[in-house]
Parts: sequence; C-alpha cells; structure tokens
Amino acid sequence: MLHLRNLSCGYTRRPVVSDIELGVRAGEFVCLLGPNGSGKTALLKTLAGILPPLAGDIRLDGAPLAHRRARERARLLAYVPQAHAPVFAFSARDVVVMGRAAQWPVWGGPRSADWRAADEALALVGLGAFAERLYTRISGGERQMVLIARALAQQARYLVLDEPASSLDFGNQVRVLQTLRRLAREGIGILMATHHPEHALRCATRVAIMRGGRLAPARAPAEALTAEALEEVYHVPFVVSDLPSSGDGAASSPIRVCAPIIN
Ligand SMILES: Nc1ncnc2c1ncn2[C@@H]1O[C@H](COP(=O)(O)OP(=O)(O)OP(=O)(O)O)[C@@H](O)[C@H]1O
Repeated sequence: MLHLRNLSCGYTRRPVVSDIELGVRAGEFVCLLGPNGSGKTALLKTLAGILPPLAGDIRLDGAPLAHRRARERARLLAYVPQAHAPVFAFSARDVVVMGRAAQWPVWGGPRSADWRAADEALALVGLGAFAERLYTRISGGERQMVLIARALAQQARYLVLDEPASSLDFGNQVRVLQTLRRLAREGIGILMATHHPEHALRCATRVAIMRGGRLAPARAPAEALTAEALEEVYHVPFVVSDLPSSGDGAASSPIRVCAPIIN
C-alpha cells in the first residue's frame, strides 16, 4: 500500500496542498482531479522524490519511502511526468531502457533482459516502429507515449502518472487507459492525475478531488463525480447520465457518462 499521511507538498517552503490522507492499494486505480494550479503535480513530484515532503510522510508497504534506497524506490514506484523537455538526442529505445536503470548492475549498463523489457514496453504502447527514432525528433504525444513506455519498462509495483493522456489522440488515450486498467487488474497500484472526469469514470476504482489546498477523501467514481461536484470544481455546468450498456446479458450495467454543457 502506498500510504500518504498528513502530507503537505509545495515548490517552496509554503505548501500548496496540506494534510493529504490517501491510501493506494495494490490493484487500485485512483484518479486525482482538480483545477489548474491546485497542486496535483506538486503531490506527484513529492511521491517521485523530486520535491521533498513539507510535512507528514509517505509509506510504501509500511516503511517510509524516504528510508529506501534510490534503486529500491525505483523498483517500487515509477513516475510519468507531465511534460519532458528533451535534451539529448537519445533514441526512443534508449529513453525507455533508462527506466530499467535500477535493474542494471551497479557498474554496468543495460543487459539483454533490460532491452527486451524496453522493447516489450514500446510494443505495449504501440511504438515498436519508433524504437530507433530520436526522442528530440518525435511529436509531443509520441514523447508522452515513450515516457509511459519508460515507466512500464521499470516494472514498478506502483505507477504515478501526471496527466499521461493530455497530448494523446483519442485512440492513444483509450489504448493507454486500457493498458493501465489491465496493469491495475494485474495488481499494480495506480495514481493518475487527469483533467478528464470521463477517464476517471471509465477507469478509476476511486477518485480524489484536490482544490483549495486540500485533497478530499477518495470515493467511488459515481459518488465523487456527480454533476454538482464537477460544477463546484470547474465552475461550468455539467450533465452526468447513464447510458444503457452495449454489452449483452441482464448483468451488464449502464455506462455513466459526463460532459460539460457548452451553450
Ligand atoms: N516551480 C514552481 N515554483 C513555485 N511555485 C510553483 C512552481 N510550479 C507550480 N507552482 C505553483 O504551485 C501551485 C500548484 O501547481 P501544480 O503544478 O502542482 O498544480 P496542478 O494541479 O498540477 O496544475 P495543472 O492542472 O495546471 O497541471 C500553483 O499555484 C503554481 O502556480
């Protein structure tokens, strides 16, 4: 379990979000929603070890994350950043294999098992043909897919993703969400920030909403994502409705959809 207790996060010594209480269990898919600037990235960067916690603690399977060595942390938790400015002209495959750095020998580079994992991860996000393309010469959406592949190659037990679908076309959004859902079913714990309530309705086991410097307790998607709640968060009118399921059989449940009302 990834357990955040009384956690405060921020970029300076002043917290942008305080007193966070959240648990993400193995196999859970928790979506984090909130308006621009509410502190979602600050929280995820704190989990990734990029920002220090300003108060409280982060525990993984009962032990404080801060007490674990970098290599051990990398085996436990992988992070997909929101945006990544490329610096060096590595190939996509090189970038993905770097996700395996915690598995390399201390004094060595990637071994054949690491390259195999990198190739599998690239194939999983449909980027097999991009392996040798330079990371500096692919589109923003393709780079985002490479970063997702890098995190998948890491084969960590928890995945923390910052708006992974923000630059992706509709098909890739769905493919990435399907992959994440499958990973959650296989026992990976997922915490994903998103600006798409629709994605949270489709994928999340629980939804937590951040705003005003606080994180509301995570709840079931249908409870957290009502029209009233969405209107309160985004200050625009929403409609939330149930469509009959397209699946067969009496057991198939309706599909809940939500959309902003644009006049
Ligand atoms: N590098 C920084 N230094 C200082 N303050 C920052 C920095 N980056 C962001 N902030 C501020 O911290 C607050 C939280 O920003 P953060 O990026 O964590 O929010 P967010 O919920 O992820 O936003 P978005 O949905 O726009 O990505 C905002 O007020 C923002 O202006």
